This record gives sequence, C-alpha cells and structure tokens, in this order.
Amino acid sequence: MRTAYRVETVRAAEAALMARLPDGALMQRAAAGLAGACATILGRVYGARVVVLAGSGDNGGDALYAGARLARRGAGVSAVLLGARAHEGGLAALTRAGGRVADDPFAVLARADLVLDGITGIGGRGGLRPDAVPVVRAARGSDAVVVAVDLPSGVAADTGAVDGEAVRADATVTFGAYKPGLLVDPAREYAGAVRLVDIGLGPHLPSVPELEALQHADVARLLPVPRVESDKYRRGVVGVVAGSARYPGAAVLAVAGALRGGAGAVRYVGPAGQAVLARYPETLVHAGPPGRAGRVQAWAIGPGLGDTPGVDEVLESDVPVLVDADGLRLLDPAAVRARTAPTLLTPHAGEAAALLGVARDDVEARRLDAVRELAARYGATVLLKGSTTLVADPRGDLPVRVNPTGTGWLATAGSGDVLSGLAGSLLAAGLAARDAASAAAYLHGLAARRAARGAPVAAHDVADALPGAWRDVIG
Ligand SMILES: NC(=O)C1=CN([C@@H]2O[C@H](COP(=O)(O)OP(=O)(O)OC[C@H]3O[C@@H](n4cnc5c(N)ncnc54)[C@H](OP(=O)(O)O)[C@@H]3O)[C@@H](O)[C@H]2O)[C@@H](O)CC1
Ligand SMILES: [K+]
Repeated sequence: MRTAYRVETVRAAEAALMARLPDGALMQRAAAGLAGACATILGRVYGARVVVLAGSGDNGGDALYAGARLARRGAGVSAVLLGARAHEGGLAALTRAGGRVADDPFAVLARADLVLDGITGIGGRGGLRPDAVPVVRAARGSDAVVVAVDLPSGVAADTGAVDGEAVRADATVTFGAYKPGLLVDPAREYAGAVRLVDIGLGPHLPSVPELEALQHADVARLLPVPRVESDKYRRGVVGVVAGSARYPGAAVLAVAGALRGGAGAVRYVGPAGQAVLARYPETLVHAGPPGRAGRVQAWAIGPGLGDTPGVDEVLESDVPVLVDADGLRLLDPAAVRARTAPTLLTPHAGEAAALLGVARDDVEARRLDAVRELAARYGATVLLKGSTTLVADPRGDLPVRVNPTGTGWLATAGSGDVLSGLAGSLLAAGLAARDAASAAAYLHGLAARRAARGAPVAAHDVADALPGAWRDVIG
C-alpha cells in the first residue's frame, strides 16, 4: 500500500521526530537522499553541470545542501536565488564546497545537465511568483533533467490543484511521506517519476493516511476466490441493466466486464438481449423490468440506458447497487441516502460536475474535494473516473483511494461500461463497495495497459485483457 499524508500531518510528524534529533539532522537526511537520487540520474557526477533554483524556505535549504554534496563530488554547481533571502546554512555549505551564485541564470540554465527545483515545498502557496516563471521556463526549455525537491514548486500539496504556473519536473524526490498532490492529477502529472526518501518519519505518522493507493498484493487479497463448495449462485449473480435500442453496445460491454469480475452468473436486463447473447451466450437475459428479472446479489445500472426507466426500482432493492452514466442523471440524493444496502456511484468528471452543480473544470481541478463532497452528499461510495481515478467512502474518516494503474488509453468510448460491469460483478461476489470499486479500477487500468502496450485500444480489448490482469495481480 502506498500512502499519502497532508502537510499539517507531515509537519506534526517532523516536529515529533526533530525533537529527538540534533539541529539540522533531518535536513541533512533529506539532502543526502536528494543528492543520491541526482547522482543516480546523472550517472557521472564529476564534471556535471547542476543548477539549484533556491527559494526562501527550507525547500531551498534542501536543494542547496544537496548541491553542496554534488559539488564535493566534482559537479559544477550554480545557485539561482529566487526568494527575498536564501537558506543561510545551505548557501554557506554550497559556497564552501565550491559552488557559486549565478550572475546570469539563463546562461547557466542553457548549459545545465540537471536542475534542482527548490523554490517551494510544503510551505508554498499558490502558483509560481512572477520572478520565477521565466527561470522555470528556461529550465524546462533546456536539455537538463528537472528534479523537484519534495514537490514541484507551484502545485498544491494537499489537493493536487495547480493554480497558475508550476514546475514540470522529470522526477520528484519527496521526503518522509508522499503528499496527496503527488498522487492526484493535475499536480501528479507535474511530478514525473516520484521517489520517496525515508527520513525516519514513519513511526510518527498516524495509522490512517489521507490517501492510499493499492498495490498488487493489496488487490490480490481483495479478489474473490471460489471455494470447493461454490456454485454459480453462491459466487453471486450480478444484474446488469444497461443499453437501449439506440446504444446496444453499452449492454454488451457492461456484460463483458461483468463476466470477468468473479460473479458466478451475469443476468442482463434490458432491450439489448439479442446483441448480448450473440457475443456472450453464457448470459442470462431478461427484457425487464429489473424487479421481474429474478434474484441478484448486486445491480449495475446505467451504461447506455438513455431514458429507459429502472433506476428508481433498482435503488429500492436491498442489494448493493452501482449507478453509472445515464443512471446518474437526475439521481435523487434522498433516494440514495435512504438505502440500507451499499450504493456505488461511478461518474466521470462531467457527470460529477452535473451532480454537484459545478463546472466540469472545477471537478478536474479539484478531484479530491469533488469525490469527497459527492460521497458525503449522497451517503454513497463514489468512484470518480479520470486521469487519476479516486474512490471515496461515505465514512469520511477512511482514506480516499487513488488508483495507480490508470492510463490515458482508457479514455476511449465504452471503457466506462466495462468498468461498471466489472465493479458490479465484484459487488455481487461479496466485496464491500469501496473494495469493489478500487479493485475494479485497478484491474481495469492494468488490463488497458496490457491490451494497449503503447498503441490505442478499444473497450472490448480492455474487457478481453481482464483475465490476464487478474492473473498478474494474484501472481
Ligand atoms: N520541516 C522539516 O523538518 C523538514 C522539511 N524539509 C523541507 O522543508 C520544506 C518546507 O520548508 P518551509 O516550511 O520553509 O517551506 P517552503 O516550501 O520552503 O516555502 C517557504 C517559503 O516560500 C515562500 N513562498 C510561499 N509561496 C511561494 C510561492 N508561490 N512562490 C515563491 N515563494 C513562495 C514563502 O516565503 P516568503 O517569500 O513569502 O517570505 C515561504 O515562507 C519541505 O517541503 C522540505 O523540502 C526537509 O528538509 C525535511 C525536514
Ligand atoms: K520544490
């Protein structure tokens, strides 16, 4: 499990740790880890040209001390001072090691092999200040590798929002713990490859993080395993209510996902039964309405539904319900809150914006806030699809889950339908809504990567790749 903590939590843990250590020890640990990561990136430190962009705080201190370490190993290090003041100890160490303050920032940046971004870290507020913007652009425009110290300067550590300009790094070396912005877009995209340096914070961090990202082993523990005595009903039947005369394909794709999700049987309910059977003869089909279709252990409703009714009826059932796509339109918070069984909503940013009554861009810019707000408002588990898929539980004291397997190739028509069927199937197999949602997102992203291998994929390719992704996860 990868975890991320908010700034105030990191600061409290740092304070507790610092109280037991000599002055400056923590910054030296950070600088040593940072210099080591830079040496790995550079390959050869001796003779390398390094530029340190230093702001006025401790983030600049880390960068200057790391610069001093690299200078002692033979790198040519120049500092560009961007704040009203510079970290005194760090600047003195750099100068002692043979580094110098640049007369012309643009000249040194043009020849740099590596740029250390130490403008701001967890103390930064808002985007870059005007004096930093041209310097950062010059760094980005050069051939140098840009390494962000702790966080790319200009991104919001706690939310992943980017208000204004920020550093686009090739890599970020972060200290003690991941911060939410390193895992959530848009900030995540600015961070490049993230490396965590252990500075001994672990024992001082609380057990419940702000965010968690499941890894293979975590997902493997969640996936259902059939027992010897299992039959198809004990493994769970998932009811898929999807598709319409206009969009029969959505039904086929949702069923394709559901068949790969671990339920023992898939019951399709709706007008696209023929299309579903033609592709998947193992499906049980029923024209509807859902209440007459027979018993299921979970419903997945919404993909390609158009105006077909059925959402209200399904929400009245006493089994877990996943609502997606067209099912989310006009969704009544009171009806969802009144349910006794779990509800899982799976909007993309546009649907989430409609549910919240805000603009789509607002959701994209503040994904973490949006997913939490929806979960609270509807009393439901919410999976917010997108570049970084997030899963929030209605119990606000649980960490939000962030899916690490996503890929841009998933932004293709019908891939959400596959995800709905898959997550619905995991619900029917008995997973809690939060686990079903996060395991489904994980497998779905992995399947897309396996299917794509660098080339475009169609939604049905993703469905076909799910068994391979599942095998990969259970190892
Ligand atoms: N604590 C620890 O034990 C350890 C901490 N460590 C390190 O310390 C970092 C946190 O250091 P920090 O608290 O000094 O904050 P930091 O991010 O350097 O910025 C502070 C100053 O920047 C300014 N400023 C604000 N916004 C700005 C903007 N948009 N653009 C430009 N400038 C802006 C503002 O000053 P102002 O100019 O307003 O006077 C503010 O005071 C942390 O990320 C990690 O790297 C590690 O060494 C491990 C041990
Ligand atoms: K930084």
